[in-house]
Amino acid sequence: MNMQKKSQLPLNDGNANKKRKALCSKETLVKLLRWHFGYPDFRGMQLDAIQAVLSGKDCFCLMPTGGGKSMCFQIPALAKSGIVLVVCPLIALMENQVMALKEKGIAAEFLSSTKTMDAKTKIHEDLDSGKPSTRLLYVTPELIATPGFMSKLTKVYARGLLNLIAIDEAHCISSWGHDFRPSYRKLSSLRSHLPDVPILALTATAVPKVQKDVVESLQMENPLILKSSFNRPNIYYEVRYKDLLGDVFADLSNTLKSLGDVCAIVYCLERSVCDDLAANLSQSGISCAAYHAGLNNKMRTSVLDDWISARIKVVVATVAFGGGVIDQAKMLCDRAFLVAKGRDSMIVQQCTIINYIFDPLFGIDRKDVRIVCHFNIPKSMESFYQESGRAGRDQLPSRSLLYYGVDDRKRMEFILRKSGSKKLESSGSQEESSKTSLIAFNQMVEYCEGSGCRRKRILESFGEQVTASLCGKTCDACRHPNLVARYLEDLTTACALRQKNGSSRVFITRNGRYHMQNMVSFVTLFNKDIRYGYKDGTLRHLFAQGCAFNSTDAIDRDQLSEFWNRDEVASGSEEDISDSDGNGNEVVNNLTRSKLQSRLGVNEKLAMLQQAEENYYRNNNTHKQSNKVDKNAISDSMREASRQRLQNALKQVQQRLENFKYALHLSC
Ligand SMILES: Nc1ncnc2c1ncn2[C@@H]1O[C@H](COP(=O)(O)OP(=O)(O)OP(=O)(O)O)[C@@H](O)[C@H]1O
Repeated sequence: MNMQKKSQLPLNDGNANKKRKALCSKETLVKLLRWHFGYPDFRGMQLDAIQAVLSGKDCFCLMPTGGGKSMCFQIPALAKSGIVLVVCPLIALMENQVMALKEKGIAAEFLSSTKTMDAKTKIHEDLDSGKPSTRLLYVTPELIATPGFMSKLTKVYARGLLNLIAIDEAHCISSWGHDFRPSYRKLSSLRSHLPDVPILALTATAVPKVQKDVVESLQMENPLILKSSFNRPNIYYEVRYKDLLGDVFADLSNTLKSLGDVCAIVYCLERSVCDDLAANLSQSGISCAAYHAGLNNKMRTSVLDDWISARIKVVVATVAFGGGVIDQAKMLCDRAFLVAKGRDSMIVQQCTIINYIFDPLFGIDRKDVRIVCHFNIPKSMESFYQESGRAGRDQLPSRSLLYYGVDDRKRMEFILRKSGSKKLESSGSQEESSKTSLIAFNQMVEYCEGSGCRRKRILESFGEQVTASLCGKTCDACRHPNLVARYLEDLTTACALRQKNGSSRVFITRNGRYHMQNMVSFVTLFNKDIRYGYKDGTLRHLFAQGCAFNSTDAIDRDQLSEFWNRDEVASGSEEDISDSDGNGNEVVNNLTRSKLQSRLGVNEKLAMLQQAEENYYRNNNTHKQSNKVDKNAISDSMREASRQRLQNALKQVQQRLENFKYALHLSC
């Protein structure tokens, strides 16, 4: 490891009481900051937190993502001889931080099961010595709960060598925190065993209940409460409405392209969408890869590695919602692998296990992410804030773009209700848990469906009072209020129409194609299905998902029927290509058969598509001659779009095959 040896600043000699005042002076602390970290000055409330704990006070410190929380305990560790104990939720994170500190010549260690017996013995010997060289000792809450380690700490404390206990990601203590971790609760014993040691609780979770819970659980005494604003002035917030966009994928792709060669993250809810998006973006010429727990270890590590080192620009990640233990373990392997490879400078020093569940990219310190896109609505404002907060950690102008769809909203509500009912089995508090999640989610829906300032909504959800001028037109609602108001009106109309027309999706473009008098306009949507848009704003599906394109998945009729609007079929709408003369169904049947029996080439599938289309027009032609030119135009664009779609799908399959070969090769 590249250990950069740096001498200590001669600031202390162990007589802390005498020198306390001097140690707490801004001048001294800034000197330490510059000497060890090379930063010119403290950020936000760092100095207040550092001075509080150095003067023996408890402190609760709320700072946004990337705010520089670690510095609040790292500087105190350098200001005084003795030990600062850091409680950290994740071994990989501890490794990360310790490695970064060691590279700066700072004596930091961590204790975990991953250490060899020899290494552990050395650390314990150092702790037992009257003058330990270790300045920062990172441990997990589980270790603190063991009687053996607590008795060791008590001895260090008795010798007056324990200066501070820092609880990183302190919201894990609270069941109101989005990533509650039961073992954190046991930290309540710290105060009774080590009564005079100041406690510093650090978190980026701003829910007031969490703060109260943390302060009470840790038995903090009259703590200094420091709350930084959660405002991220360098991020421009925007929402786009899937139900009003003709082709969400094209919109995303064009947006990314328009930004040029910049680093980006796209979050989505499901692995399959993640894979599809990544494949399609790649085909559109965007340097991009998928990242989720469904990939094997080496693939994921290699994707992360490529992204961190800027070999790929865009990473499409799942928010791994509901990811199981195995998923988390896989993610942790990646992190350990990267840490082992010594990519420390590129990896952030902090992360929580639960954030792997919600945000697999949490802890990856790419400061220059210029845009974070949410392809699906996140489950809460907190998640959204964390994820969108990956943008612009270098403080330069960046963007958060959320694609909101009514279907997505319904799906998320369903998931949250489901996860509530799962918790019932274990905790008996289904209703409570489900309600809390749904309330939290509702804030997110309001963020999307509300017309007011987005920034204000984010900050108010964290309990911040916000002036009207704060945003300064750095969100779409403030910059283009009329446009956003019109979208929201359109969305309401679209929803009403959908309700009226059963399950049909409504297609309304921003340029008003919804009002076109053409009977049929063709649209392709990203999600592997082809749909016809109608003058009444409804869409009918011609092909079921995967039926025409995916040559590997088995498909059955039930799966197909999910993508047809049965009500419309029953009503026998004369405009329904799927129903009017059976051609639509016939095509589907043919394609399904062809899928099961033999794999047709693109040209044959296109021929079928065209045949169905021509039959449709022939049968409905008599009274619509006047529209012929329009229809021909539509027909051409339809053919072209279908051709494109099929070719893309084939490429996608090829890419998957390549991926599979690569995975096979690696596992061999
Ligand atoms: N005073 C400072 N001046 C400049 N950079 C700083 C300062 N303090 C911390 N930083 C840098 O800011 C980055 C974020 O710091 P840190 O990882 O401690 O943030 P955090 O609040 O823990 O964020 P997260 O919750 O996302 O992990 C780090 O690269 C750190 O070195």
